[in-house]
Amino acid sequence: MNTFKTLGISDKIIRALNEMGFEEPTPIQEQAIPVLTAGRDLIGQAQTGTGKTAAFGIPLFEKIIHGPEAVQAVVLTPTRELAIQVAEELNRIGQFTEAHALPVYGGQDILRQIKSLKRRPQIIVATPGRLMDHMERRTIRLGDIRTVILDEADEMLNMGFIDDIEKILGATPDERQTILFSATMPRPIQNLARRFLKNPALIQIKAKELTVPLIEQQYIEIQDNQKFDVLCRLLDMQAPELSIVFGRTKRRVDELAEALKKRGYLADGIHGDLTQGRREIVLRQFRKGIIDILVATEVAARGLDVTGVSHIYNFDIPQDPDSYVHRIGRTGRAGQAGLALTLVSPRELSHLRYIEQTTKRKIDRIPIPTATEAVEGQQRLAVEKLLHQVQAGNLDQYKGRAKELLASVDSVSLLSAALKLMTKEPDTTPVKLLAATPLRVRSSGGHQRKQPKTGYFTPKTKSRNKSWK
Ligand SMILES: Nc1ncnc2c1ncn2[C@@H]1O[C@H](COP(=O)(O)OP(=O)(O)OP(=O)(O)O)[C@@H](O)[C@H]1O
Ligand SMILES: [Mg+2]
Repeated sequence: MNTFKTLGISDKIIRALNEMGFEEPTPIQEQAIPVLTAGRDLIGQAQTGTGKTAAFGIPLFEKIIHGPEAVQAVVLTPTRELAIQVAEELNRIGQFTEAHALPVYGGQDILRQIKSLKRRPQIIVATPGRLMDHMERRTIRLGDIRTVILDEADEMLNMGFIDDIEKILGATPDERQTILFSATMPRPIQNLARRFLKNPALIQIKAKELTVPLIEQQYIEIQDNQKFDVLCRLLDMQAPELSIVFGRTKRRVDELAEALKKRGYLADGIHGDLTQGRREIVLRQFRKGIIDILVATEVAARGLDVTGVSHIYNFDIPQDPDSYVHRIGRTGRAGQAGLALTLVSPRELSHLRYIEQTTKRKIDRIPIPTATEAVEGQQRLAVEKLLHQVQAGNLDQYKGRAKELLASVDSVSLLSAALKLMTKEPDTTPVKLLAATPLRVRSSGGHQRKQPKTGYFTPKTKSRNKSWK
């Protein structure tokens, strides 16, 4: 088994990786790093949350020359939040080197970006549209680019960025190294690769399933108008550390976030119609746990890495299997466990089956939780908290008062009252959600086909490193 050292990583970077808590390379890192340091083009596919960012990020810093202070590498990402996150991860990896990465994305003051560009970042992490703006203004020149990385390339194609990507690649030198990374590899990516990559290595760390085994997957069959009450029950019973609730449309996300807030949950919504400032505030609050439920459209499905996300709720079933894989991949990251639960209306059941077939993983049906079960779940949590506190001790300050109380009230009533106070009783504040817009399957999705053609590469390379989950 390789270590970062045997992969030839320099000490400055190993020191940073140690600080980040990376002890050994993940399988995709182990296989991609040697190929990338050798300068080859690469198509890399590995399950969600398995460290693809560092797989391209580590070799990037190894290759940066500190001579001409020009932009030497560009990473393209489909969303602004991902640009920010990837730049942060790169800057952690490169913290002891001379090089740094700058995120450049739409919705942020362009003059401020131009000012940051004066600090001469060697790596730019950008959304395609904003990078094009800078190219037109000549505030970013791509003439010295040696490496281009397309993270989540298929999503950039879905979003209609193909022309921008072509122009960006066209503005970079032909000798550049081009790298493509995603958890899923639908067919249009193969076409893109054929056109822009030179004799690429294909590395796929693919287990039998597209999704990470550590993510438990369940669904509940339910009518649309019952979904919200059931979501609240699930949240009460399961008490996720952090959770993401995915809705189909922006309007749906707004309504859901409002409805959850009305019932006393610490929730907020994120989608593409909010101002960039607002999007960043919401995400920051979620990362800090100031809110613990993030209600989101597809904008949060790709690449987002937030520690502590224990539950994913698909309030609406995703459009296609890829979207499902990426959405639920926001949990179960870096070896952590997670639960993904999808609410499915009877009409959408065939679509769920199609997702199962494509991801090669059964999604378990669970019954609709009853209101009584929700209350029981809550009580169980209160008891757990109480017992935990008993174990933790440090109760001397309270014992005198407890004895006084026990002299006048019987112990069962007393404890019941304490539990009642600690239990979040179901909140039935009436809320109104408009009916869901019906599921529209992309024409290329093909879920009507009997034998779905998935368009995925067949796996050639199996994970060699079983110790990294
Ligand atoms: N070698 C490692 N050891 C421990 N943790 C790691 C290692 N490499 C990456 N991580 C951590 O694992 C998490 C997931 O990594 P990353 O975001 O790169 O996943 P990904 O494969 O790009 O997932 P996605 O397909 O969802 O974009 C991050 O928090 C990252 O810091
Ligand atoms: Mg990623």
